[in-house]
Amino acid sequence: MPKVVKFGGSSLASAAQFQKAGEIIRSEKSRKYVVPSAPGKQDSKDIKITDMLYLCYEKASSGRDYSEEWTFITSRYEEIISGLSLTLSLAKEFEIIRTQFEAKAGKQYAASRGEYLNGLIMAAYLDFEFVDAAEVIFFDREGRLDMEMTNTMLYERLSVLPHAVVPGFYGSDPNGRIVTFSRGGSDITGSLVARAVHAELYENWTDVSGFLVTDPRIIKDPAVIETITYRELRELSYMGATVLHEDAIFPVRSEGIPINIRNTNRPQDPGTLIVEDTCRHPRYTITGIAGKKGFASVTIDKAMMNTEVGFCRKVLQVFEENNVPIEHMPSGIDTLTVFVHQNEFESKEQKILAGIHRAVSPDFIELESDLALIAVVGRGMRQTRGTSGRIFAALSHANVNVKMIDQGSSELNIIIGVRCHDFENAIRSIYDIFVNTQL
Ligand SMILES: Nc1ncnc2c1ncn2[C@@H]1O[C@H](COP(=O)(O)OP(=O)(O)O)[C@@H](O)[C@H]1O
Ligand SMILES: N[C@@H](CC(=O)OP(=O)(O)O)C(=O)O
Repeated sequence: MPKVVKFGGSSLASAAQFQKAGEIIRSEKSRKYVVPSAPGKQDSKDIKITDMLYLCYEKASSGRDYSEEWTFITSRYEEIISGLSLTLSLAKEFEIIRTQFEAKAGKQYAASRGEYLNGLIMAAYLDFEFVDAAEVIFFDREGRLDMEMTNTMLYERLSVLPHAVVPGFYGSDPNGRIVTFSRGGSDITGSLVARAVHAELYENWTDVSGFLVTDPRIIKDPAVIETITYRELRELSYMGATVLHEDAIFPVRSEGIPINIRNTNRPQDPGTLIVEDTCRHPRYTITGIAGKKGFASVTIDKAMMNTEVGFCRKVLQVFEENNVPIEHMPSGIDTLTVFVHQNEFESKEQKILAGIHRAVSPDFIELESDLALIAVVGRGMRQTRGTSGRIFAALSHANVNVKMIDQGSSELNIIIGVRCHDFENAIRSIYDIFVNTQL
């Protein structure tokens, strides 16, 4: 059975990175289907080609001078081509793209060209067939992925090819217009390809040696998670662990295909295996910690609210009518708190407050902003008593004021609300108690 290998932007940012990817692909015959991203950052000060394409398109489509951005983009591809000593010329493609930019072909078309061009280079470098994602990945008129049509077309095209490169991140709609996934979406393409070809494994090659217990930008060299379940990963991805796009899990999950996160710069490392379920005990009580900033809370206080039938529904209806999604909703006897994304709530807050007053006549409502949510996730928590107690102890020791704690009914995760300015400190203290001291 074949393997599908997706290489992230950091793995394909230069000719040297392409060479590492090439060696990895050639070292195993089963690595038959390759999904490349657009060139990413070569160092922390660099700019991703995708970001530059958005910028370039904005200028080109509004009639401004875009030569600086254009040169940045084209010279990056030319450097890669000459660094790999390929005879390939992208001159024709560049000309088409330039014309399309000026003809206002759309932001999504613009962004997709990063993967398209990198795919052409990868196919030439490996001598694999190039399959344009616009011909095999389909979206409906509303921009939603058409999973069945995509699966059928991918299977039809790929099953007859010994090797192929399918660029990540985009597809097309019924009018033939290019549609992209949300940022980081090449991971989804990889997952769709893996599902369609019945891959034995979906390898996702990046710049870290697997899924780490927490964000390496907060903790230096965090421990690597050896094995994680799809459910645990989903919780962590949703809460901001960006290594894999949250929607990349569904296609492979439905086929029971494991995902292996690997490091292009350290191919000798085994990385993280993401599986349906496992008997293996996790190394620590918790599997991972992730979090996001930018939340606001609405606390509704009313004596005896718990006896009022329909109270929660009426409150939730106000948010629904204002089209504001709800993130969490912990409740007490006389209080109910609703967590929302601050940017989705701010412009509608007064309307929502008035709506809640009308709907449930609360004693008072309190708003708080600049909050962060942290998810502590782990299948091992179910068997271990006192996990929340340890989290509380760690946070109080670190002087972090806990605004909310909510244990999911699956006992797979505990969500903690803190102030934004306590976010990093809170993550460090939880990591410390479970991983460093292993109390
Ligand atoms: N829990 C985590 N484990 C690993 N990496 C994480 C985690 N949380 C955040 N990251 C960040 O995700 C990055 C990898 O994702 P991404 O930048 O999308 O890679 P790629 O360009 O290969 O697709 C890492 O470099 C790291 O900074
Ligand atoms: N290039 C796109 C899609 C993608 O998945 O990229 P990466 O694999 O580098 O996260 C982006 O930057 O969003």
